Amino acid sequence: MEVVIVKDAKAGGELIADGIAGLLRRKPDALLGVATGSTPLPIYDALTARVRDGSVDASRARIAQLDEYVGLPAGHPESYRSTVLRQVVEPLGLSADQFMGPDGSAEDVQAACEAYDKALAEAGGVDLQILGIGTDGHIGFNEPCSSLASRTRIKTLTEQTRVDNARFFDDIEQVPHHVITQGIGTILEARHLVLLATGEGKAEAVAQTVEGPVAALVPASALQLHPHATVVVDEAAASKLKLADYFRHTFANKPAWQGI
Ligand SMILES: N[C@@H]1[C@@H](O)[C@H](O)[C@@H](COP(=O)(O)O)O[C@@H]1O
Repeated sequence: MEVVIVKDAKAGGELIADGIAGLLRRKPDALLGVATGSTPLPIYDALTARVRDGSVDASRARIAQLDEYVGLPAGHPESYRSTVLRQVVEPLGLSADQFMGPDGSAEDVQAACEAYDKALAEAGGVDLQILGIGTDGHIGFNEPCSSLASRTRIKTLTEQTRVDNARFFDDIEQVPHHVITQGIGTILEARHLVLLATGEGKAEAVAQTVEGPVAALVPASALQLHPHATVVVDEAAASKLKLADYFRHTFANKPAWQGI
């Protein structure tokens, strides 16, 4: 696992956009897995700016959703489908047929989950998966004690996650209790995992993810099992890392051609 400590969220967004730009040069039709939440927005802003100034060609890129609320009416502005269309697909100038996600309004949720895992595999698998992290260490919507081998499935949100996400809704009662999320096993199949965490509120979860044991209690710690995982953190989110100086030294001395 590579840990990169950056000055702030904007620098994190630029660094990860560099990584995506490199991927798209090597593989123009790469499948990019995207997360929602506030944290990845600087990545999408940086990437969009490069597409608009012509330095990155994302016209053949494909976008895959990480998770979804269950039961929101189709087209609800806070469904993750709507959010990803608004924050990623449209700004990058892509069409809806370059985008895939699980169906959160399916009558048979289990079948929708299995269909999404199958669709991801048939699309050739995710090349680069962007991840955020919950305050409790969740990735996607894999709450603590999710199986490290889990596949895409329905989960029940913790009260803490509903409270954290209530800011996107008029009131907490509107935050669904159930979600569909790529499983941890599904996420680990992506070729490159890139987790961005910013702010003091993520410092404890980051420390446990990077320096704690691999444990279902901290779902993001599963990144330790992946051969190519990059954790990008700002100074505040890095504040509880014991090996912060080592991580700084390693990245400062990394040959630039290696990228993330
Ligand atoms: N399902 C999403 C996660 O993918 C995201 O990482 C998390 C943190 O969001 P934020 O980046 O806003 O803190 O929120 C939700 O739970």
